[in-house]
Amino acid sequence: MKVVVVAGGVGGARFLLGVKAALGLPPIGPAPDGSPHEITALVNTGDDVWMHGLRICPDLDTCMYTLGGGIDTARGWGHAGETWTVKAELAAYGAEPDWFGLGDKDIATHLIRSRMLRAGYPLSAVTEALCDRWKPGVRLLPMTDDRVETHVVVDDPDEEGGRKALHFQEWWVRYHAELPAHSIVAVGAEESSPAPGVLDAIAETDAVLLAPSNPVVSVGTVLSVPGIRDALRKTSAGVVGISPIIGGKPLRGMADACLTAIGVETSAQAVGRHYGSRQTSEGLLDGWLIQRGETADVPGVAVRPVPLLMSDVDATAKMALAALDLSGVDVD
Ligand SMILES: O=c1nc2n(C[C@H](O)[C@H](O)[C@H](O)CO)c3cc(O)ccc3cc-2c(=O)[nH]1
Repeated sequence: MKVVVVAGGVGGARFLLGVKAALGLPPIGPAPDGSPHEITALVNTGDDVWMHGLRICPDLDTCMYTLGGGIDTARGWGHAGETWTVKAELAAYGAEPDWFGLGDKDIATHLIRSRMLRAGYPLSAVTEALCDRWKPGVRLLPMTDDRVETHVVVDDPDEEGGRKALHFQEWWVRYHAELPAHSIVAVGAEESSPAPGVLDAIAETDAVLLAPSNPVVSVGTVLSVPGIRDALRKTSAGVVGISPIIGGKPLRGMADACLTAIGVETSAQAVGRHYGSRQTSEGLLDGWLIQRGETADVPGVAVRPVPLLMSDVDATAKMALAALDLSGVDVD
């Protein structure tokens, strides 16, 4: 069976562990040879950033480390057993930014990636090369090989017009998304195109799952790449989303701050309506999983309440199975 998962970072990576388990694959590490299943993750790259001369791809790395067994599970990002010597040395030089956690082991990933990008390899080829080591057991595709970076417009009294745009990482990491966001812009998205393999994966898949990632800066950014939304609307596969909002708030991260920025209420119903029904002119969804015990009226979309806490891989696998079932595939 072929499954495409639209994913961001931490939530997306955790969900992918469950999708692998749901298909009988080991959650961590490569799929067994000859496995009949193929999972392709379309990963957000809007969080990507150049820092200290290194290209950092948080969501791709979080998926790669999580599925390859290298993630620090407490943080949800970066390496397990990380040290911060280089970060301290950079700070000793007063090198900005000093608010971003660059771990020593993680820097090796960024050095390889930056060297390959500078040698002219596209991000998709770089990701494939890095995955040769980590063997995540799914195909990790960047949404695009082009440069797309999410920026957040916030108040700044010192600026003319009283506002300025911050790179998403600064807003997220330095300011903990506490600065009210007037707008969130995926800079470069309009000029970008889907990375090689993205549109084919969507056309050939048996099911599409929108991971419980941030609907604005993760799933939303993937959908902002021209061609991806249309491909999802056209595919013969069922498209099912998993609500990242439970009990009116996000499980982790600051999806509420992002949803507020785009004028969407922080609720499973509002996010489902934001993605929209595939029966409308713009919408994507055939199905929408919400937390057991909740209700959501999303016209034109089959809503199914199931336990949505990704408390462990088994719980997440059950969510993935429910999503696959709702998409219309029968998982043997
Ligand atoms: O909250 C933080 N998140 C950090 N993240 C996570 C990242 O900012 C977010 O997880 C994603 O961008 C949001 O999905 C990192 C991710 C990387 O791949 C590499 C380094 C970092 C560093 C931090 C950090 O210092 N603080």
